[in-house]
Amino acid sequence: MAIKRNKITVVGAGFTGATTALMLAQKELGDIVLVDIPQLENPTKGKALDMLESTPVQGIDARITGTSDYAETQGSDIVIITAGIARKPGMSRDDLVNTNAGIVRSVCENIKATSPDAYVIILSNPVDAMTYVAYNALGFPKNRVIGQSGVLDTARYCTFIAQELNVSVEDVRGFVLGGHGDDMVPLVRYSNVGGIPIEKLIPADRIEAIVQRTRVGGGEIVNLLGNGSAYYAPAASLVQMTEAILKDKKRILPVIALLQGEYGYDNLFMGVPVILGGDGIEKVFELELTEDEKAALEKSANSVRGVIQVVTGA
Ligand SMILES: NC(=O)C1=CN([C@@H]2O[C@H](COP(=O)(O)OP(=O)(O)OC[C@H]3O[C@@H](n4cnc5c(N)ncnc54)[C@H](O)[C@@H]3O)[C@@H](O)[C@H]2O)C=CC1
Ligand SMILES: O=C([O-])CC(=O)C(=O)O
Repeated sequence: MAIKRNKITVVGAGFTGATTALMLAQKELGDIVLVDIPQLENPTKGKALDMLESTPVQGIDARITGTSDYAETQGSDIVIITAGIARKPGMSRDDLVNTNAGIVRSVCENIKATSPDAYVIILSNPVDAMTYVAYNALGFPKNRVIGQSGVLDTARYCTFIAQELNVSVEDVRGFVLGGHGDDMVPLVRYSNVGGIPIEKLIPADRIEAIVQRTRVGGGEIVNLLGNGSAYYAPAASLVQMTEAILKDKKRILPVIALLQGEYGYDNLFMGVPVILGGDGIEKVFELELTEDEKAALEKSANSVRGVIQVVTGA
């Protein structure tokens, strides 16, 4: 059988969606279909064509198209959902819940009909709850419904650690557990630089400042931009997850997964470290946590539960 090119659909052609499409093309991860609402069909086609016309200059091979018609997304291997409204200064991600739940539901109905075998990555906020909404609307197995938060939160955390020590970001390792909100849990005990635990290198009060800055990292960008939220680092995070799946890399990355007993949580979507490979979420890692870490995770889980209750009406 002939080998086929990968097909990746990006729903939402705004800041994160368009940036993601370009970064996917730059890595030649597949052909890209950018989808937005019918009222924005021409601008969506225009963005896609503009990106396509950059490919000869960039020396990359990717077909990029824009549309509002899901027929063109038929048979996608990966669907990335960035559709929805973004917050502005003074808002929390949770303020977006009602609007975005409706958008994510309607997008998922279309995906279910046109790409029933796809791996679906959700970005729309509040993303833990939106991943739950997508899972229910899609009816896909849990390994194929994956939320993005931890890769981005960890990238921010590692950036701040590298800045603090004036070392390369390449040598910083760590990760962030829990919901994508201001009580997310950067795991200091599991963070190191070149194999050296950060607690041996950075004073406790500075580590605490880095943890706090990470927790509000999204808000820091929202306040600086003034009229929207982050998109370069979020897009890079989506691309890393997509690459892990399409190349069956079996990366260990923090993603939003359905927990069914892991960490003591049932039927909750939240950020945890997983193996991300050719079959999506292939395994959830359950780490031993201290009592303090457990309490911090419980606080974050309670916030996620509260938002999910808004969408379930419970
Ligand atoms: N989980 C995370 O780490 C992050 C989440 N986000 C979230 O991602 C979402 C998108 O952010 P941006 O791209 O900056 O917003 P944006 O406003 O630039 O783009 C959103 C796009 O979605 C489109 N859209 C709305 N309804 C749609 C529908 N039914 N079908 C298709 N497209 C539809 C809009 O027309 C718009 O073009 C927001 O909810 C934001 O909060 C953003 C960054 C990080
Ligand atoms: O802060 C926001 O609203 C967007 C987002 O989730 C992030 O950048 O972490």
